[in-house]
Amino acid sequence: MASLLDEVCGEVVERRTSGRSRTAYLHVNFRAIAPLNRPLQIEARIRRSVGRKTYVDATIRDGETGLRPMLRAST
Ligand SMILES: CCCCCCCCCCCCCC(=O)SCCNC(=O)CCNC(=O)[C@H](O)C(C)(C)COP(=O)(O)OP(=O)(O)OC[C@H]1O[C@@H](n2cnc3c(N)ncnc32)[C@H](O)[C@@H]1OP(=O)(O)O
Repeated sequence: MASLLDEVCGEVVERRTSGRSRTAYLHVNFRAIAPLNRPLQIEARIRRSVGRKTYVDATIRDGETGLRPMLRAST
């Protein structure tokens, strides 16, 4: 799950900024158990950019209910 969040955050940065990027830190809150064999909904958005640094927030929710996030990440 953490790798998935890292990947999605990295992809958002790759798409929204010029040049290559790499993760400096990844903070993940595991707030609820993620279900197996169910679709997941993953959202990532850029919180702010300062110079060459980009801060990203991401969540994973149950893809069917879309209810409160099971995981939250910031990079
Ligand atoms: C269709 C399109 C598809 C595209 C698909 C694309 C998919 C992409 C998917 C991608 C998936 C992506 C998955 C992956 O990416 S996977 C790769 C995982 N990441 C790495 O391997 C990074 C390894 N580390 C480094 O390269 C260096 O340590 C970095 C570059 C991070 C820093 O370098 P360095 O150590 O030489 O430091 P600096 O002197 O240049 O410092 C620069 C600034 O950064 C600040 N700082 C440093 N460390 C941290 C930290 N831990 N937390 C907070 N801040 C930190 C530092 O204070 C300074 O701030 P300021 O003083 O300037 O304010």
